[in-house]
Amino acid sequence: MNDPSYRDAIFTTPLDRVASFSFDEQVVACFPDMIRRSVPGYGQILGMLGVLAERHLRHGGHVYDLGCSLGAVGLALAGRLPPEAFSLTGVDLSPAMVSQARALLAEECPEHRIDIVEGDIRQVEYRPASMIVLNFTLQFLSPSDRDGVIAQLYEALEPGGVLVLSEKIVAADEQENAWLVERYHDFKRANGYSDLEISQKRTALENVLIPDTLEAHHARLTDAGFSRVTTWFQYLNFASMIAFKDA
Ligand SMILES: C[S@@+](CC[C@H](N)C(=O)[O-])C[C@H]1O[C@@H](n2cnc3c(N)ncnc32)[C@H](O)[C@@H]1O
Ligand SMILES: O=C(O)C(=O)C[C@]1(C(=O)O)C=C[C@@H](O)C=C1
Repeated sequence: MNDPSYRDAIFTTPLDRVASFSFDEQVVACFPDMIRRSVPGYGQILGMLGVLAERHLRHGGHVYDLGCSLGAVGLALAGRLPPEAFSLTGVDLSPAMVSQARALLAEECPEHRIDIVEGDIRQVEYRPASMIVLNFTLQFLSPSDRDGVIAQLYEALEPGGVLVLSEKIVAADEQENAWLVERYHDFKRANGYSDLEISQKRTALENVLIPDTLEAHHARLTDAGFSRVTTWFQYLNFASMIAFKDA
């Protein structure tokens, strides 16, 4: 079983060559600690996803959690809503994530109807859904695939459905962006990461995590057909948006 107290020490020692970041066994083993110390507002976003589901999810509706990692979104929803309120499919490409997520969810919320599927979110045949969550996943897709995925998700959503999209973002203004990135590195330092860890992780994420601007996200969602898009959360260079499909 994955031990949530396992500390992320992946980039603590100097590496001759920093390999590209991937969601392998090593990352899975320390993922809860890594994401909590690396994503400003991660816990608050998860907490609010339950509240958003209470408000916007049709009773008994289906939810997709795309790029579900260890199933944190499903766990957050199960913490607020009873089993009859929703069913959920989590999808993730990483076999190591999928097997840990299944074990964790079976232990934590066996009554809830949550399935974890190993697969690529670009290739899923989506069934109608009332709520779709992309919590820090779109950023890992090649930029040329992003419009297509969002268009697919718009089609899958029932009228009145919502898409929640959380992402690391980049600011179009160079000075603003530099300030946000510097303060983000301060945030990581305050959470116990060393300069070496911060710089090696940055190298590992190059060309793997490619952030868009908030404006690009809004434009993509609007172009796909969403009638309204609201940025409901931002903490430094991390943000979460909710997009509404007309009823
Ligand atoms: C930062 S993690 C997501 C965190 C998670 N949503 C949470 O809230 O804890 C990104 C996840 O997306 C998955 N992923 C990346 N590309 C994917 C794809 N094309 N299809 C499915 N999953 C993908 C990775 O394996 C990884 O587990
Ligand atoms: O550590 C960073 O620099 C990040 O961008 C954080 C981030 C993310 O945003 O997804 C990157 C990889 C890990 O999945 C956890 C968090």
